[in-house]
Amino acid sequence: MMPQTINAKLPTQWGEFTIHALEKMPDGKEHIALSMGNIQSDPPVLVRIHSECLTGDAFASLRCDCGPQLEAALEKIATEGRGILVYLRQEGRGIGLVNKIKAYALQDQGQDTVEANINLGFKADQRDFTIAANILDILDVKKVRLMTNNPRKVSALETANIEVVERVPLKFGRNPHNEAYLLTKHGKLGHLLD
Ligand SMILES: Nc1nc2c(ncn2[C@@H]2O[C@H](COP(=O)(O)OP(=O)(O)OP(=O)(O)O)[C@@H](O)[C@H]2O)c(=O)[nH]1
Ligand SMILES: [Zn+2]
Repeated sequence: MMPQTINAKLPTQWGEFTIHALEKMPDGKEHIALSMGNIQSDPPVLVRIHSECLTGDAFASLRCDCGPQLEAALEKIATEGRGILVYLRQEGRGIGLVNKIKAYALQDQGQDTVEANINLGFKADQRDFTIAANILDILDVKKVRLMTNNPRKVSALETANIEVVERVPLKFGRNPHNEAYLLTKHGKLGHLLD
């Protein structure tokens, strides 16, 4: 089945975005992209690939850095007047919401974010970023400036023939509750954080 896109206006506190709802995607999930300005033209467009995190995005959880990263990305796009936020439905690095809460419970007992995933029978990170490349293809975007600290996102796009002309670090939302979590991302998952 061919993917389908439904577009509508989405006014936000940062300005007016277009919301693109994508259905009939290869993984069967309903993904979302928010765009602002003319995204197809030159120069390469500012892009954020954000993984769903209900606790951080909606409940302002301090266990991770997702909420502040989401807001900072939308604000940066709005400041440039041009860009795309791809919102991937890959909650909990792809293990799902309930499993992420199970991982949190193990972390409450002293495990780190990677050990908890492994003990639940998952890989440290179950996400597949090729779906983000599919979405950029559908939006007819070929060259991007990617806001991320995760080198895996850069290589996944390049493997899928989306050129990443620049990696823009996105370091927001550090707090005493997520200090250990960020250290583990840096030490075990390869995120470029200092
Ligand atoms: N399994 C699991 N997932 C988590 C945990 N904390 C946050 N997440 C999920 O991790 C995803 C965000 O990934 P991160 O590793 O924080 O960052 P990233 O997307 O790889 O990298 P950046 O582009 O630099 O933000 C979201 O889907 C969150 O729901 C956790 O302790 N366990
Ligand atoms: Zn989060």
